[in-house]
Amino acid sequence: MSATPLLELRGIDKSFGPVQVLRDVDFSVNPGEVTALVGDNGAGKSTLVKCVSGIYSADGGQVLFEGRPVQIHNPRDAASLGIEVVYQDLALCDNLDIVQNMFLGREKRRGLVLDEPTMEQMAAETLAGLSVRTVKSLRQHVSSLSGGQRQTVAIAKAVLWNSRLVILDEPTAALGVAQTAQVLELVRRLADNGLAVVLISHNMNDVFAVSDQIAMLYLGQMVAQLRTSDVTHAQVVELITAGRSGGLGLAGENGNGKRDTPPTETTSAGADR
Ligand SMILES: Nc1ncnc2c1ncn2[C@@H]1O[C@H](COP(=O)(O)OP(=O)(O)OP(=O)(O)O)[C@@H](O)[C@H]1O
Repeated sequence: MSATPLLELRGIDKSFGPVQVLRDVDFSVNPGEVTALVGDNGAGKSTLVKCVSGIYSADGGQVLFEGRPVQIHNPRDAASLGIEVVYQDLALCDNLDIVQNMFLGREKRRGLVLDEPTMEQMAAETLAGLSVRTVKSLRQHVSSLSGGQRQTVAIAKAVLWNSRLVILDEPTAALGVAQTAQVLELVRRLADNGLAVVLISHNMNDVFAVSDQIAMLYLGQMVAQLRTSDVTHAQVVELITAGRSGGLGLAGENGNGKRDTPPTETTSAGADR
């Protein structure tokens, strides 16, 4: 594991008018790891991700990428750093095939015509690199794919563009048991291939199955970021619903000395799993 996080947020604030939605948020993501971002409805997960992906500008705080301060003012800034977000609604076009979807807006051309063989080969290589073997033909319309396959294509699309950080927003929310397992395997594989992965999820089973770290937001504050192996399911639920661990004696608790209301119990990465 690299010592420098790929992405590090320090003291991020974000308000909408008089409503402060993110307050002094620290968050870090390592390459080769899955970092789950959890929190109750309205905790600020989407807003945080939108600050990282350039849809919103943070009002205050610092963003570091590979240890260097960067400015992310718009989605193009995020994309040029290799940050890709895969949204729950997938943003795939039903009437286009897999290759067309994966290259939508970034088509390869040879002269004036589309370079279909190159695109098809790149799509095939990307899917093979992720050990995806469930799609029969790359020329299948996306409308004919299952939910899990659609999610797979959406993730592969993000990977195709030399992404370094892939943020997955509830990737299993609409899936059954078998497809969830498939997608979680893929999520793990992304990290094993060296990417930094952020997994937003309400499903604690998914979070514990696949994450290396868990970052917990409560009412716009990061109450803790802990190694998954250092925390229990019940502790995470308590932290995201009450904003504290109730003195449960979390390993690595309260690492950065920030205390706030609700209490902040943030730590950087502890021991490896
Ligand atoms: N554009 C906006 N204008 C005003 N308030 C907003 C805006 N976007 C989000 N909020 C508020 O910010 C808070 C955090 O919302 P956000 O969508 O980031 O939470 P979340 O953790 O992603 O929730 P969920 O799990 O329900 O998607 C909520 O109270 C929400 O109403």
